[in-house]
Amino acid sequence: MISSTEMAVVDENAEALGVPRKQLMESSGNAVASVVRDVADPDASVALVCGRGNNGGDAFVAARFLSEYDVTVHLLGRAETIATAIAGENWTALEAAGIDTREVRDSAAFDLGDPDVVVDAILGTGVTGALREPEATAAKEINAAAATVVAVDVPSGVDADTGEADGTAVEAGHVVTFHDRKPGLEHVAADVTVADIGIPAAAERVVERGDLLRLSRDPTAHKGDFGEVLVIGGGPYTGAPALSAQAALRAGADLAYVACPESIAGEVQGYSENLIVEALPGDRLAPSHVPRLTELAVGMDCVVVGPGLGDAEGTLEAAASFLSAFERTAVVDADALQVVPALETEATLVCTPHQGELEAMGGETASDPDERAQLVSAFAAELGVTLLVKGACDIVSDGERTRLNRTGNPGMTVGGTGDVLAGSTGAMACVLDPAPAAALGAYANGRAGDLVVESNGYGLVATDLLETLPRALWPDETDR
Ligand SMILES: NC(=O)C1=CN([C@@H]2O[C@H](COP(=O)(O)OP(=O)(O)OC[C@H]3O[C@@H](n4cnc5c(N)ncnc54)[C@H](O)[C@@H]3O)[C@@H](O)[C@H]2O)[C@H](O)CC1
Ligand SMILES: [K+]
Repeated sequence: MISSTEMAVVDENAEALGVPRKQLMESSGNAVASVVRDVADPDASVALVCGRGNNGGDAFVAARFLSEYDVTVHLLGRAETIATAIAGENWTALEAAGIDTREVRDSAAFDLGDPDVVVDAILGTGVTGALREPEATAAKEINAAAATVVAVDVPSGVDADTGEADGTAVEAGHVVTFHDRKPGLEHVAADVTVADIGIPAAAERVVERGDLLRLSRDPTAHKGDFGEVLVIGGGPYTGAPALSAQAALRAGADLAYVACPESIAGEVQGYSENLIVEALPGDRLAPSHVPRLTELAVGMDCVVVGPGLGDAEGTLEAAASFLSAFERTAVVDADALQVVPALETEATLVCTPHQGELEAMGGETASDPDERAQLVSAFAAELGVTLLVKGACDIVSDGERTRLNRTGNPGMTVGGTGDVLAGSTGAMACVLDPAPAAALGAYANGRAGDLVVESNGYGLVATDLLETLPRALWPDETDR
């Protein structure tokens, strides 16, 4: 089962992996034609009723595959208004091939005739709200006809996620859907065929730019809607918590706080006026700080625990004690990872170890990448956390789904890049579930590093990543 958001992610990831959408459309159209052949007599007439989006485009392709039938293609609207280039190209190919095409300029001009089979390609996953005209009239005529109806992807007017129809919807006997079942089809009384359209398995397994579609930014948003992140870190180190908190801001969080020992608070603040610094008495995190940390954490969407904390006994005790009483999402990094295996907590944890830290936590590793991914998945399930295991290929798993991230480069072995990753993952966790947050945190960090190396060559430092994180997460056309 796949939601429309997830489908859009997978579709864009396939494109990023070298399988363009037009190629998928060719497979979709072929699959539709094959179901039409299953239901149509050899001398049948087939009417394809097409909208101006890619759902219609699938049917333009299908028409090319159905030359043995008496085929008519009805386009709802003028050809100039076809919404996508790939659908437009497939329309032009139909006209060039001399196939019977008709443009329906208004609903009164729609004449379905009396076909044996209707292909409903008015709208697919792009539908919003009730069918407008001429789509609504076309749907009513399809429902009134005696024909066998084959719907492309979903019956037009039906929401692919919910199965609800906001007004008229096509009643189909057969549905050809693509790649995976859509939840809305559970509520539709039709035979459903799921067609493999050649989306590579890697489009689901590998984190790619399609995953960025998860980060829509509502134009009516208010301050705080994109999250407040608290970084608990520092003591022996000053840069790490500052890098994490700045990364959270660069990855879209609205406010970033750093709770750190007072001995370094001035330095942390000095790195950036964008941070809100809370000084804790002394020079190391200690159990006496836990009540104040718990108080600070109340208003936060995510807490990042670990950057630059060190592993003094009292520090680890404080980290464990804070996390055991915490009930929301925390990213755990660096020395704080050690406390996770013995921890009992209601919190949702995203842990970001490298190989060495993973092994120190009790996790196993292997040289074969698939085996390594399986071990990470099993360990995530055992701990009940989301693991982001850093490496040349990052592995992200919540024990149910495992993703691989391939962005990043050898320049990123420099100090501080892990602190940036923890912070950007914290920002992602404010707006996304833990597993996609970790996946996108890893993707963005590596992509930021790749952008730096592309323009400057090696010799990157962690602060360079802060500057390129926004471009990694919200690329413009030139970054693709
Ligand atoms: N990987 C894949 O999933 C593939 C899917 N394919 C097919 O593409 C459609 C989705 O295409 P898209 O262009 O995004 O949307 P639609 O064709 O469904 O419609 C967009 C079109 O419709 C207009 N519109 C929206 N709501 C209404 C309404 N209520 N009334 C009238 N018109 C409406 C909107 O303005 C747009 O212009 C998917 O279902 C598959 O069939 C591809 O084959 C590639 C692989
Ligand atoms: K449809």
